Amino acid sequence: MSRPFLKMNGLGNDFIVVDARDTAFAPAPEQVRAWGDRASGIGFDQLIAIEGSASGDAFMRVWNSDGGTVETCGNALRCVGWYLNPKAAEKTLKIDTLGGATKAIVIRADEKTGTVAVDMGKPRLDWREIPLSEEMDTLRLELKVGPYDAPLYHTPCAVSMGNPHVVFFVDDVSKVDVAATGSLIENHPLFPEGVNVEFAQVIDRQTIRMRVWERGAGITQSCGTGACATLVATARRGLTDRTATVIMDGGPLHIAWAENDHVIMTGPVEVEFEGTL
Ligand SMILES: N[C@@H](CCC[C@H](N)C(=O)O)C(=O)O
Repeated sequence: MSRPFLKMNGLGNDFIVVDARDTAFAPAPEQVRAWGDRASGIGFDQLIAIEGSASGDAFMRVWNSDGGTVETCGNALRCVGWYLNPKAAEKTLKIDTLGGATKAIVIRADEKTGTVAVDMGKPRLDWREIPLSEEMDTLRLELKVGPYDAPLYHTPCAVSMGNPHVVFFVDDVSKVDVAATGSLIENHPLFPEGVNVEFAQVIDRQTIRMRVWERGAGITQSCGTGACATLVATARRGLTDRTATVIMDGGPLHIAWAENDHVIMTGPVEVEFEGTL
């Protein structure tokens, strides 16, 4: 059966979005990998299915381009919020994910590129919630990369935004070999479910430059949950305020860690084209 899809992106992190509210959609991992291949398939970072939900407006299912199903995706939540509510100027939707329920507020800015704010819920900071394979202080993980006596990257912060993140603090993010280091850390035994890897350079108390290696997808132009995890990590370490702009290769996201402990992510959505799988 052919399935219509919408190609969308949030700051260059791109998705195929399938509306599965009426007809079930359950592709095999090898099929997802074939579609996701940028050389021979359609090409995307994540495949997204919008399903019905008894407890919210919709359920969002996420596959990485390697075919694995994962808990959530921040940039895709903005896209799904936009898709479900493209006309209204401002409306709150509840979108369930495997990573926990989130609320998306859609604020329409223009026909093609608009802004969506998403309440991403509370960050999880206990080592069991990341999860880590052994007890450790998530504010300063005992983890080093590089030569034993002069590690290039060390003592990162771990944060779960429904999915696992590890944030390294660096002086100059342009000098980081994101692919080499990210792929090494993604499968480190400290992270039994793998991990998304962020490299963060604090510019000032309201501005962070960040690059990301995503679990199951590699280098992406931006990562919504990664931007949230980065802000939480820099604020916990006292390096930034609780509100900051996180500038990624694909552009900036505005992140606020509110007093009620919820993280609010605000940024654009772009609709690229329609197609059929
Ligand atoms: N691009 C996403 C995150 C997608 C899932 C991630 N690769 C994982 O495996 O957890 C985002 O915008 O948050």
